[in-house]
Amino acid sequence: MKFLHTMIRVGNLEKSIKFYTENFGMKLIRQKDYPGGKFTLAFIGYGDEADNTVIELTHNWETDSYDIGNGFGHFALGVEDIYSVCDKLREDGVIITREPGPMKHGTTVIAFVKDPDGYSIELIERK
Ligand SMILES: C[C@@H](O)C(=O)SC[C@H](NC(=O)CC[C@H](N)C(=O)O)C(=O)NCC(=O)O
Ligand code: NI
Repeated sequence: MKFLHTMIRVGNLEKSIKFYTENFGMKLIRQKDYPGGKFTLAFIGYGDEADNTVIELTHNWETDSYDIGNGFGHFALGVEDIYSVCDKLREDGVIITREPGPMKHGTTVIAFVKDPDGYSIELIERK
């Protein structure tokens, strides 16, 4: 078996693609409209789907926001220097909800930021 993607529903597809590509270096891998269902799928990530687990952004044309609730946790991205990454994200207006530092009850150095729809992204420092 293989982990292919995680899907999130987004209110503004262009805004989400811009957020993940410009702030986290992801690429838009493929995008397709489904007029019959009035939705568009966009797959983003760090490489092709044959070798990479990606994020599937679903945009329902008639829905511009979602109640994420408290069940969804986060995506996790590994970064080399979490402090400089967070400084740059802050400069670029990204919402940082948890400043970088060792996690509670542990030692892993993490931070949390929010994407345009309010989904949490965990940054984990990986030297
Ligand atoms: C290891 C890394 O991938 C993590 O996600 S650990 C982050 C840590 N998680 C929890 O505490 C899970 C239990 C919590 N009650 C929950 O349901 O989220 C976390 O969120 N730590 C917060 C912090 O500020 O360190
Ligand atoms: Ni995590």
